[in-house]
Amino acid sequence: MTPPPPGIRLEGVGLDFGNAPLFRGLDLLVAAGHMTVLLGASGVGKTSLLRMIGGLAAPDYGRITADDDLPLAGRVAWMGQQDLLLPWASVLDNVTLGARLRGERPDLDRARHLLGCVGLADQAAALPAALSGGMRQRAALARVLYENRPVVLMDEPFSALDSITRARMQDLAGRMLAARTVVLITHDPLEACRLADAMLLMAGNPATITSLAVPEGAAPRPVDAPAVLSAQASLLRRMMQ
Ligand SMILES: Nc1ncnc2c1ncn2[C@@H]1O[C@H](COP(=O)(O)OP(=O)(O)OP(=O)(O)O)[C@@H](O)[C@H]1O
Repeated sequence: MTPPPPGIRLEGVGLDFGNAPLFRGLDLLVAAGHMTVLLGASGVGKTSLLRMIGGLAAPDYGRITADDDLPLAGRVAWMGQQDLLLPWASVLDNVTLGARLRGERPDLDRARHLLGCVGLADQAAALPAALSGGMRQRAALARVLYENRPVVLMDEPFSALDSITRARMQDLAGRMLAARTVVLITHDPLEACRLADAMLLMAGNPATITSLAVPEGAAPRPVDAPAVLSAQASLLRRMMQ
């Protein structure tokens, strides 16, 4: 039986760049099996925090641990702002890259199925250079879904997509990542209101984190649900303050 995904504890987490603290003393529990959406102005420190949760950088202060007290390493899938597709490998080989690096036999049927889900069924043999920015981002999404990890960290995963494709990919990610521990950074209030089980706003210098109310209903919420639209408006107003 697959163990449940862990929550993630941040205790007294701080990071400095040069002499200036980016944030200090952050305490937070990222809920297990939920989609936590992290919002905040550009440069406030969202990516830096996500990198530390993913083990890509170490905090200067405090600690980040899984709430089941097992190591987080090996349980995290990462989708950064850059798609990090290998330029010399086909889209299909990029999706199965993790498996091949681990010396596993890639599950090509599953990879092709995921490429179909992100609308890239016909691009499996293409090289990344032949794809548009949005198609590359969808290939990166297929790769992160292929990894099938209990913890998924995504930094503006849909930023390059047109609004229709973005809504479709939000639905896909909301469905396929349900019951995993996900932290997703976005600048898009509608995306936050559609996908969040928990919503966090990072603001200030040094930055602090405030928990915001999420709209009623299970995610992914419909784009036109009245609760989503009114929460989106309030959130935008709040972010503009
Ligand atoms: N390696 C680094 N060395 C020095 N400063 C850095 C480094 N990485 C990030 N910073 C600075 O830390 C601050 C926060 O950067 P970060 O990328 O975490 O912000 P962000 O909230 O994710 O921004 P955005 O929404 O634009 O992606 C910025 O002022 C950035 O210049």
